[in-house]
Amino acid sequence: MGIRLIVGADEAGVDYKDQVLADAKADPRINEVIDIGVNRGDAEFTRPYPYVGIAAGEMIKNGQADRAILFCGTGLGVAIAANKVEGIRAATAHDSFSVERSVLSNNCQVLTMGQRVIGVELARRLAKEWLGYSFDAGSASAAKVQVLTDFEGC
Ligand SMILES: O=C[C@H](O)[C@H](O)COP(=O)(O)O
Repeated sequence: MGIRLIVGADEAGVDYKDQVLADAKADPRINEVIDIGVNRGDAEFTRPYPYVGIAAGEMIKNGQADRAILFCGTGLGVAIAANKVEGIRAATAHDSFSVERSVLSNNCQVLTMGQRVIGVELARRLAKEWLGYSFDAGSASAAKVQVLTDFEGC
């Protein structure tokens, strides 16, 4: 089964979100793309980043999606917000190695990036790379991730 992917952003990340949305729609690895906004022209275009990160995290927690790629100015705010949701592991990553390790070491369901930090072509490439990684539950990293799960009790 393909990935059910959320894309989201605040107004500071909306251009990159829309580009990754277009890329995801053309990506055969993606089964469903869910755009949680913001979108230009929406009444809620200026919705603060915490709402975006929390909404994405809750949708993953509730089983409505598998993974999310989120943008804000830095990527930091949407990551902090998503990480407030129990069971969610969100990471801000702007380089290829961190993108890889966010999945293979940390089993992150959420990648965040900053539109004010990196160029759009790098963001697109990193999104594409990130979607290609899957966590290995039999790896040595699994016990470390389990510590987080145990702490949260979920
Ligand atoms: O982490 C926060 C984001 O970068 C956001 O897009 C901008 O937030 P600010 O307007 O508070 O700097």
